[in-house]
Amino acid sequence: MTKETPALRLDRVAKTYQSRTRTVEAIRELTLSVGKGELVCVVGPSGAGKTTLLRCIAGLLEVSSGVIELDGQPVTGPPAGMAVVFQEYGRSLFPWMTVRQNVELPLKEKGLGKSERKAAVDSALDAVGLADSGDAHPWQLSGGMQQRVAIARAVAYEPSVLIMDEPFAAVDAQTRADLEDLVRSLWRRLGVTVLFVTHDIDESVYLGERVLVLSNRPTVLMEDVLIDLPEERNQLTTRSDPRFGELRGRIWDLVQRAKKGQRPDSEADRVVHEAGRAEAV
Ligand SMILES: Nc1ncnc2c1ncn2[C@@H]1O[C@H](COP(=O)(O)OP(=O)(O)OP(=O)(O)O)[C@@H](O)[C@H]1O
Repeated sequence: MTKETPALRLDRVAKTYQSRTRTVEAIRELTLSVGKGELVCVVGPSGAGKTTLLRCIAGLLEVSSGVIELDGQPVTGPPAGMAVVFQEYGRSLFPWMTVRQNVELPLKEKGLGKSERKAAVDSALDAVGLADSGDAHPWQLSGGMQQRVAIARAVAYEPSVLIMDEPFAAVDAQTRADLEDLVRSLWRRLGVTVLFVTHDIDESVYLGERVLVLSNRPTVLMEDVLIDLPEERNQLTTRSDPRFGELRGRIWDLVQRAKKGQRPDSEADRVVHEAGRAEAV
């Protein structure tokens, strides 16, 4: 793959939920791309369509129009090279299986042999600091540890793209900070492409190289903000960097405006342009 081929590309993706009684236009038109090995965060007002977007990208939901490509291939169902970590770790781990068995399961489905699976599970558990908890069951672990199991399971799979949907929303602040640093260190070590949805603006600035701000529903891209902070991040020094404060202020302002229903200028330009074209026809 050339460097120019994005890991993930969305071209004019739209999604409308349609039932007999209700039509909900969740995503109006999203065009964006995520480069190979990038860590991109997504923020936006509640109900904007973030989970809908991730479910479309993960091939769990069909788009109404537009195209989603992973490594240049159209996504038509759950793609082989993708792993997803959701917020509800309690529901995503099997309670009757040990930690090791949970992490190993997708590797069996991937067809890896026994020794390869063991090596991958050992290495993933070690990477998330759970080398000693392999024989425990998920319900014997704290919330933060369970979420680390979910991350280990995703990492062991060696995905080309890792999708995370508010993965730390249900853990305490201290654990959350540790998990953020874990994601950054795994991302840097493994070179995986990460798309990370969060409600937390500070978290998006701390983690991301770019932050995509979504508009209110029906969702379009409000702005793509470059996070020009040093690659080496630290919970204390990065968060007290004046540039961190500026970026957080910028994104905060965009989200507030999105909440009030403001749309990007480019959308207004397009609507006028298309109306003009329709009149001319
Ligand atoms: N299965 C569904 N059928 C109909 N409408 C749906 C369905 N799932 C989601 N929606 C609607 O689509 C819109 C976007 O929902 P979505 O869950 O994607 O937003 P979100 O940005 O992830 O929200 P939050 O930040 O609160 O988690 C909402 O108006 C929601 O009610």
